Amino acid sequence: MSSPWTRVEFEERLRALGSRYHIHHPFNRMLNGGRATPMQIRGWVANRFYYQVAIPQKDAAILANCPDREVRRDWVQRILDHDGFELGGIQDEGGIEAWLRLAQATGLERKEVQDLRHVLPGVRFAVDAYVNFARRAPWQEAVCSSLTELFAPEIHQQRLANWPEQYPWIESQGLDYFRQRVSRARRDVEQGLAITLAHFDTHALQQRALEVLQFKLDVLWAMNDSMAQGYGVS
Ligand SMILES: O=C(O)c1cc(C(=O)O)c2c(n1)C(=O)C(=O)c1cc(C(=O)O)[nH]c1-2
Repeated sequence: MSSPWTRVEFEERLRALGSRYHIHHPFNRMLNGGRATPMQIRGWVANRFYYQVAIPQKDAAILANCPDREVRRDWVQRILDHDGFELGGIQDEGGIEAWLRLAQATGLERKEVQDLRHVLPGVRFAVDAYVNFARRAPWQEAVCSSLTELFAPEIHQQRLANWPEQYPWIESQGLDYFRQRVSRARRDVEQGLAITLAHFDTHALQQRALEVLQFKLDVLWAMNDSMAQGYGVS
């Protein structure tokens, strides 16, 4: 039997899977390289809305499966991040609302995004696979599957750096979602990584963690494949 990697080595292996992140997908490279048409951007925004609304359901599934109160206390924050909240005079509109404002900034109507009419079958299948995985898998595996967020700050920063120049017709306020996510993704990753490094502590479990992260990378990749087919890539 092989011995487990040290935590440092294990984390390096997880991070190495970043080479398969959707930041490298031709559809994303087109989007963030300034070559997308307004129709392609709107298609992406409307389809990604389905991912945005699924995330809190996915996180609720993790909470439902997790018997550890300390973990739940931290994890519940993710649902508030996306759904928003109003508590003791403090109000946060949440990420889903911010995404709808992004949609409006690209020229989409709220209604046509909210009713999911533009969501492509492949995007729906991929996102549903993620939520169903979180419902059925051991909660630590579902936590591990969220670790694509290790690579997310860079993709959000790419958009913040390039979109205003490349797509000046999108109002800058529409990009608030990406501004919010940079710090929130870093905080999420700290938490998800701590749980993953502690739980997956044998060679077999560490291999399993890599498979789980690859599954989630595939979800994001498949979404992009589907959008590339639906809207074209240049
Ligand atoms: O724009 C992106 O490319 C991107 C990717 C990911 C990701 O890597 O899963 C997330 C997000 N954005 C995001 O905004 C977000 O809130 C988020 C939550 C999660 C998750 O798995 O819990 N991933 C992501």
